[in-house]
Amino acid sequence: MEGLVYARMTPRVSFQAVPSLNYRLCHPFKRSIPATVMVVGRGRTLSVRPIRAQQPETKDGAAEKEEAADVLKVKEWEVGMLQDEVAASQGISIRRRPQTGSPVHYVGPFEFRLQNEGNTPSNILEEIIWHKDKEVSELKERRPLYALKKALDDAPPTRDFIGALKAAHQRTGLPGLIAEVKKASPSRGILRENFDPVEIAKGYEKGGAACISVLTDKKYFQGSFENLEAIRGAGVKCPLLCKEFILDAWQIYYARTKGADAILLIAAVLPNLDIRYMTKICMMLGMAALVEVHDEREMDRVLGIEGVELIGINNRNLETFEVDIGNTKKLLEGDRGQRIREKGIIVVGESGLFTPDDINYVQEAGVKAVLVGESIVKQDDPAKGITGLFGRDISFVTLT
Ligand SMILES: O=C(O)c1ccccc1NCC(=O)[C@H](O)[C@H](O)COP(=O)(O)O
Repeated sequence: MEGLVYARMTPRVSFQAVPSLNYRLCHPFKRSIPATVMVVGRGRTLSVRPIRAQQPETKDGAAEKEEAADVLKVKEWEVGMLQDEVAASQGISIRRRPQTGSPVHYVGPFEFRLQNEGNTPSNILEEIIWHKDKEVSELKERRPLYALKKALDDAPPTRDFIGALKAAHQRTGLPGLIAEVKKASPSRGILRENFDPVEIAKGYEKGGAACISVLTDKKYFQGSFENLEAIRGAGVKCPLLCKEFILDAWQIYYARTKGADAILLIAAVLPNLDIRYMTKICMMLGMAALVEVHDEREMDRVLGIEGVELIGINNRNLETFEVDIGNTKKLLEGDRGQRIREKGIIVVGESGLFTPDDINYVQEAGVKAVLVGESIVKQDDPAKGITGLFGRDISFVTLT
């Protein structure tokens, strides 16, 4: 049902909210507006309670600071809206951050809690992105890009991620394996209780993995950059993919300082220009970019972006968690497959691969590499897990 709420706004109100199509606040950022706040929309809850005393009218240092913070918020909001508009024009439905700010708003002595479409994520991927956006802003404040760039000099040298996949494929005649170090996931919960990332990575290397993917997100995957650093520091030679939700170039530099050789770029989240720009940064840093797609539209977008050398087809829909390995085949059929071959792009089949038949199926569809987590990380002996996945020991296989 449509809700219509009018509330009197007292002078010198600092507003955190932003307007959206569904939720309109008159002049949300202007302070000292003797205005009426109007909230219009569907299915939202509103609670009001007094929380603080009225602020004085005089413009002291604190008030000025607050005003400056408001101006910054307006700018951030404008940039965010512009990003979302560009993204939407490319069919990206994942919004970068809540359009109406946090559900909590302060109006004079009152706190409002407004739950609406603008501040409630529509699926798990959007929830992850909103969380990540905040996390990255805070990290950037603590360690700005110039400081990070200095730290690059101390980073371990990069290793050739794509080269390792190609070499493994040539050596075995099978898809090169990117084996994933993954403790938990939103769709599967905890995958492995006794989780020692270094031991698992060493097991993968012993079992014949070409590259290793390390989940670094803490909140949703129980991963960390410490894991990435520890694996690199332990002498594992396989090139490392930093499996993160990258939204900002800052994260690429950060991943490099922690020893990453490749990063993931998700087309469901990043507009074309971001992918292009971030791919260039990777090239500059000697890293690879695995650009992940899930449907035809994303594949077509990514095929139009210059500089993309590695495309991952995720068989998991990150919004619904549905897994279908037929997705890899579907996206490689016809003209698309042809264009990919002409461009010399390496395709990685990702998610939901458990058996030699699955590997065979995606290989026949045209992939030269696979990214596998659950089916091997769950095995007591990850090296044996790889043997089970391929139906033979790939650590020694060499084509004659
Ligand atoms: O796995 C999830 O639940 C998930 C949820 C939201 C975003 C990403 C998610 N997973 C990332 C992946 O796609 C997988 O970690 C990777 O492809 C390996 O998949 P699997 O072999 O099925 O573990």
